[in-house]
Amino acid sequence: MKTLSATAPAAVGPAAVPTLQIQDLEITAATGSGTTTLVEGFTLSVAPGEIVGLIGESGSGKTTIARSIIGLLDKNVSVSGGSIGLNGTTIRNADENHTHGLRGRSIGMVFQNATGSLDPLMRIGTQLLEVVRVVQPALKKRAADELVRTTLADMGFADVQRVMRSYPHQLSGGMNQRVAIALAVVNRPALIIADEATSALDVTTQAGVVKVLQGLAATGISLVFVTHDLLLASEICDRIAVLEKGRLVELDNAVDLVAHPREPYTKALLDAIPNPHEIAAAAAARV
Ligand SMILES: Nc1ncnc2c1ncn2[C@@H]1O[C@H](COP(=O)(O)OP(=O)(O)OP(=O)(O)O)[C@@H](O)[C@H]1O
Repeated sequence: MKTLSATAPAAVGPAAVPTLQIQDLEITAATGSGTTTLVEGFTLSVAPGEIVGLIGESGSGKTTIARSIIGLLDKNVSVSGGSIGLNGTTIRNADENHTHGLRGRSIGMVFQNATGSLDPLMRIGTQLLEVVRVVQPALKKRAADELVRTTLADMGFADVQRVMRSYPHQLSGGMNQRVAIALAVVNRPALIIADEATSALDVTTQAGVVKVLQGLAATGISLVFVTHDLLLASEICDRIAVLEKGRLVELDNAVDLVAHPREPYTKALLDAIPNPHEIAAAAAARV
């Protein structure tokens, strides 16, 4: 196995504090028959503005790691070892499994089913304003309104007014997904976790959402991009972490990982793609 890099890419500079620093993370679940280890010895850091993909087959622990960062683990699941740090401060370890109110403030999360995370009975504009009010209570109404409008425009909506007046059922799935991202980023968090955030979208809509996420990273927001889609990860991510049975088996920059996978497990993931030439071409196009 190659030496795993736990640090940010060289371009960021050695002095830069990583947005996210996961160190030797262990996550366990209490089950009827005892305790099961779901994640073991997982170490990863994400630099400001960096997009890191979490890849692995179903059940490899991607969602468990993503949820542990934001404190959304199931009741019977907990961080039992190691630590998670945000901007240089430990936010979670074996003694501390609470959220510290970071959700929506410092960390935003986007799930696969956006419509499920929206309130069906509330207009989009009201939902966004409410999220701003909770996190930034001192912000004046006019400034909050402006922040919501700017955020929706950043998500690629041309008619912001119409979107704000709409209820979720009046928008398409792709539009709701962009609204969900707007909800996650409206308070300008340091980190966004996107868990299969584009998986349910058609290719064209997916491309639009990916563009939005890349635009956010360009402003310095860090992104953990959870997906089973290695082709998509190779297009969007700076680095990719490959998980197998709760352990990190390979971590490399996206181009090298798909061009020269070192681990048999990564090779098998690549081999499972119908047209591996497509993935190599997509990765090469980013260089
Ligand atoms: N609450 C729980 N109790 C016990 N085991 C759990 C619990 N939640 C998840 N697991 C187990 O943890 C492992 C990792 O699951 P996880 O959902 O993180 O994988 P994943 O890589 O995100 O999979 P998928 O791509 O299918 O979403 C699986 O074996 C799963 O069965």
